[in-house]
Amino acid sequence: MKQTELKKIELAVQTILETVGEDIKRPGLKETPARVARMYAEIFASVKQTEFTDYKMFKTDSENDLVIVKEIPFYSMCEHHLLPFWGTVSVGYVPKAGQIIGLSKIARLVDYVAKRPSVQERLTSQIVTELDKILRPGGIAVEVKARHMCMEMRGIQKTGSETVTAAFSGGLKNAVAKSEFQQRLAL
Ligand SMILES: Nc1nc2c(ncn2[C@@H]2O[C@H](COP(=O)(O)OP(=O)(O)OP(=O)(O)O)[C@@H](O)[C@H]2O)c(=O)[nH]1
Ligand SMILES: [Zn+2]
Repeated sequence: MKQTELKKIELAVQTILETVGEDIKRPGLKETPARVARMYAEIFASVKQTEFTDYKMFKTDSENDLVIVKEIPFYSMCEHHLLPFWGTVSVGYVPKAGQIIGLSKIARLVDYVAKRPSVQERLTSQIVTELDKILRPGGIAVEVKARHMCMEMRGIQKTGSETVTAAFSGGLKNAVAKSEFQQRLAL
């Protein structure tokens, strides 16, 4: 993010702090607006990225069934309140013609999708869409489990409730494949 953009966030944070009645000159808050600006640059790093390109494909000569990467941790920000929602993403895919993806790249893709304001349902389907572009025409299954700070520390204040979302594409859309994915996640 450019210095001018960081400065804009800094001023906005200053305004918020002043408006809620804080003394922005007190030592504990002196650096806070600049710190928050750097933090937003980090946690919203994907907003200005238009494409996920950081992946590698490999060719294997083995026949592989469903490949599952379970419980990749993620942190994102709810677009309604700008509070964190966080949890895990589990991804399943069926390699086509021996084409597999580097495992760490699935986790990088999760970060790419998470580092922006979002809602859990969209985060879930975006992971499917992005993986589909890379792995097409194999099937994709994604399950996301998350807790939402906007439901816990404010508003309805229900601590510990977990939201589970799922999205599927291609060969993993049919009921048998979906249930195999879900059964294997439960193991
Ligand atoms: N479906 C979905 N809803 C979300 C997500 N994150 C936050 N929300 C909901 O977005 C809704 C926003 O509702 P509003 O009535 O506009 O906002 P609000 O007055 O702050 O609502 P409360 O949270 O009920 O106090 C709330 O019901 C949140 O729980 C998400 O990832 N998915
Ligand atoms: Zn929210």
